[in-house]
Amino acid sequence: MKLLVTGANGQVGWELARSLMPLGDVIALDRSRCDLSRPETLAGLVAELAPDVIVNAAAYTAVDKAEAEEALATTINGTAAGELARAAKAVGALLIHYSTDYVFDGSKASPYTEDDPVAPINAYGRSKLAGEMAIGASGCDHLILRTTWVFAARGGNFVRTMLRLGAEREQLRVVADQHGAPTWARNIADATAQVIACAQRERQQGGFTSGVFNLASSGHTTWHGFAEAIFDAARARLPAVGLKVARVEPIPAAAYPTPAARPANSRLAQERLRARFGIVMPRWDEALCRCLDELSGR
Ligand SMILES: NC(=O)C1=CN([C@@H]2O[C@H](COP(=O)(O)OP(=O)(O)OC[C@H]3O[C@@H](n4cnc5c(N)ncnc54)[C@H](OP(=O)(O)O)[C@@H]3O)[C@@H](O)[C@H]2O)C=CC1
Ligand SMILES: Cc1cn([C@H]2C[C@H](O)[C@@H](COP(=O)(O)OP(=O)(O)O[C@H]3O[C@@H](C)C(=O)[C@@H](O)[C@H]3O)O2)c(=O)[nH]c1=O
Repeated sequence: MKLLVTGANGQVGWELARSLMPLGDVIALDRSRCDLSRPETLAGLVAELAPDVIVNAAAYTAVDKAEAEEALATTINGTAAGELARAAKAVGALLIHYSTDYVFDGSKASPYTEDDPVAPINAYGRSKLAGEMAIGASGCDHLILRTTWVFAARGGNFVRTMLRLGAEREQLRVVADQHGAPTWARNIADATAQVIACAQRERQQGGFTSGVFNLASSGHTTWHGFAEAIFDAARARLPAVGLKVARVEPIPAAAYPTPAARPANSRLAQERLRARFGIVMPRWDEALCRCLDELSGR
């Protein structure tokens, strides 16, 4: 099986290169070799490589910056995703694409299912929804995996931001009224490999259907709970970070103004993923400890 991965230097893309290896030949392309801001180049690239599976891990993910760059975010997350989907259809490839909890407005009191109405409240969320819709309209075989609050030992993410700030300051203020499931990029990549193996079997046997699936850690917390867990785990595992932080003050989102609004509820129900692919994701706090172990070189 030939697998094409975009966004090879991202949190998820980086992990995919390893997780997908047992499935076949992985061609992992970074932005310099596959640029989603130039959607018109994608059909030719895909035709030339003729992959069996395309995993699109490239995205514009700068949530606040997207408010001022919505056109660029929409080109990368919307138009280019649609072009990849049309290219996948042309070569008969399966497209795996990642989306986000930020397609929802966060007003629901319980976890979101895949069929709940979407209503993004920021530019990034709108751009990701545009991608979902373009893929759906393409008619290619596809699976859209909606994930949440991604972290990893490398790249830009909340864990690395907290470790940096926690080494600089004695007190931090962190939002305590936004709820979600921090999800380790490695767990996403491993689950993606399972999903692809199962989907390719289904395609060969004629039982495949395209669709949207939630894919996030088990359990949930708030950004404040996540920050406290990061510091607790880091004190035991990463003494070299030299944490100064003594108090993490829980604050409402209204007390932490940002250019982009974030949903209050980012929780995603996992039943559909379990029913179709038999996947139960690890708990977020266990995944955090494993990720920090990796950072510490354990
Ligand atoms: N991060 C998160 O918290 C969440 C992410 N997601 C989704 O999961 C997927 C993977 O995200 P994640 O790995 O966390 O994101 P990252 O921001 O870690 O990685 C995104 C990658 O996309 C690349 N990229 C950006 N612009 C372009 C472009 N024009 N052409 C090609 N590549 C580009 C970046 O390249 P470079 O390294 O050169 O900057 C980067 O390597 C995305 O679809 C994202 O929307 C969903 C929910 C949460
Ligand atoms: C740095 C910091 C952030 N915060 C808050 C702001 C915000 O509400 C929350 C998280 O902020 P971040 O900017 O790190 O996270 P953000 O970029 O919003 O993360 C999102 O990224 C995109 C790509 C997704 O798809 C989402 O699932 C989600 O992971 O933490 C504090 O309260 N205190 C702080 O010191």
